[in-house]
Amino acid sequence: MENDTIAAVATANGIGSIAIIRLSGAESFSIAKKLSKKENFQNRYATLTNIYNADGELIDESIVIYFKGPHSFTAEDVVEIQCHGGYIVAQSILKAALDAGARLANAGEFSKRAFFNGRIDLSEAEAISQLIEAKSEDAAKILAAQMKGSLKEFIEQVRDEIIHILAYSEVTIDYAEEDLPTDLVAQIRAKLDELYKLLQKTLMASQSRAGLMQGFRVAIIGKPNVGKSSLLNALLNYNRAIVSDIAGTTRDTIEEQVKIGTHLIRIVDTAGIREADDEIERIGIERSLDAIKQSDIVIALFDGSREADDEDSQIVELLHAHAADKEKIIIKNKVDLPQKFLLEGMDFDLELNSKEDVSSLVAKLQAIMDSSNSSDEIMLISERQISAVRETMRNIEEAYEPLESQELEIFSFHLNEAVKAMASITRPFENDEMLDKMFGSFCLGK
Ligand SMILES: Nc1nc2c(c(=O)[nH]1)N(C=O)[C@@H](CNc1ccc(C(=O)N[C@@H](CCC(=O)O)C(=O)O)cc1)CN2
Ligand SMILES: Nc1nc2c(ncn2[C@@H]2O[C@H](COP(=O)(O)OP(=O)(O)OP(=O)(O)O)[C@@H](O)[C@H]2O)c(=O)[nH]1
Ligand SMILES: [K+]
Ligand SMILES: [Mg+2]
Repeated sequence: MENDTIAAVATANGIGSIAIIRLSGAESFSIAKKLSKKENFQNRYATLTNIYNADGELIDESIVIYFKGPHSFTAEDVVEIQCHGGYIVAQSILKAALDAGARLANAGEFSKRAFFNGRIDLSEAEAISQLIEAKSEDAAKILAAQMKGSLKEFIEQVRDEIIHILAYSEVTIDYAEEDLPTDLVAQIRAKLDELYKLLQKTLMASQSRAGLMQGFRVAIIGKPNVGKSSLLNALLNYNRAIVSDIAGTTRDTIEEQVKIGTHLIRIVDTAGIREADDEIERIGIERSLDAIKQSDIVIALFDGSREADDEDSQIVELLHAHAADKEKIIIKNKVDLPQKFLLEGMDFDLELNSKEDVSSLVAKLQAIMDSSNSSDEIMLISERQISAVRETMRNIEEAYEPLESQELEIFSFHLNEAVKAMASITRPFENDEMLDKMFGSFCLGK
């Protein structure tokens, strides 16, 4: 049933001072009264009250807030029970709510109801879901704006523009047998060009900011013993990886999360890359190549205290082959030792002693990550949104030819499809399966 009353714990599971149980649906109010043995709750007031289980035993002293629909998060009757945190209390209250007739909510079901009741559109729902998982302050800012409708406004603007162009041409289909005047065709073409460029710019800005939104991935690569694990430890500020003077110490990739500036990033330390002696090392090296492919930023380390050899040249080749489209930071390490490294045509971005001070690298990483943000642009934040914009662009492309050849019905067909594709970002027509999948990826209680 779609209109039953749903319940979930909305806060993270674990020790914390306060937890919230959320109820939405027609029975919320009566369930709240039953759990508290109270006669009434004033709409949108915080009320301190005891909460009891089905046997009438005290569970907790809580704060209850009743939001009478439609003025609530879901636009239905909503009740929040703010109780003591930890593993037990919130679960006991949830169980009491289920005993009193609520059903356990599915992931994302509160947001889904807010969407179906028209309180938020799909672009706003996606923004809320991603805001919870934001990996940087910049990402959070963009998502907060989108939660308040920035993408919705952009879509309406594009949609209005296409409809305007359609109106231009359709006037002529209706009451003219003759062709569109050539100056009008030129005007429409110019408008299409402008629109197409705007969408392309948005698409490109979104792609270049993927790291910003998903959290940057940084891979540290180099031949054995250049100091990759030492560098990881220095960036993390603790001895996560084993460091030794034995080449081949790191046999598998090691992945850790660390905050640099306002960014939460994943750093991957890899097995040194060289001709492998054994099977395990060979697998480790394959993983290193994968780590490069999956990263946004590649840190390539070279040992300044040793003469350059074929293995160093191989690393350089590998950077060309597999990291051409990535941000790269090329580092000469061990500069505290007498220097012997020389490789023709090799330029270093930084010189380091990875056991001492890595602040210059931290600053460089931060600069790269900050530069991927240009905050005032519109951003597409999901594959769904990106493919809708691609579909819009494809239809605009296909409208050019019929415009030139004066096949105006085909021209309007494509522009109508473009409007539909654009509108699907905020309000898809059908496709329940897609909606189930999307809301199902949200947090429980969201
Ligand atoms: N306790 C609590 N904190 C929360 C939420 C919540 O649901 N409960 N939120 C949940 O994600 C966020 C806030 N978002 C919300 C958005 C709209 C409404 C709401 O009741 N809207 C009504 C009334 C509007 C008004 O009073 O101006 C409406 O739009 O009609 C509630 C929360 C973050 N903090
Ligand atoms: N003097 C000096 N020694 C360093 C520096 N960085 C690392 N080392 C030493 O170099 C050796 C190798 O360091 P690791 O961090 O294990 O090197 P790695 O690149 O992870 O090596 P593999 O995991 O074997 O590929 C260790 O003895 C480190 O103490 C540095 O900047 N200066
Ligand atoms: K080593
Ligand atoms: Mg290592």
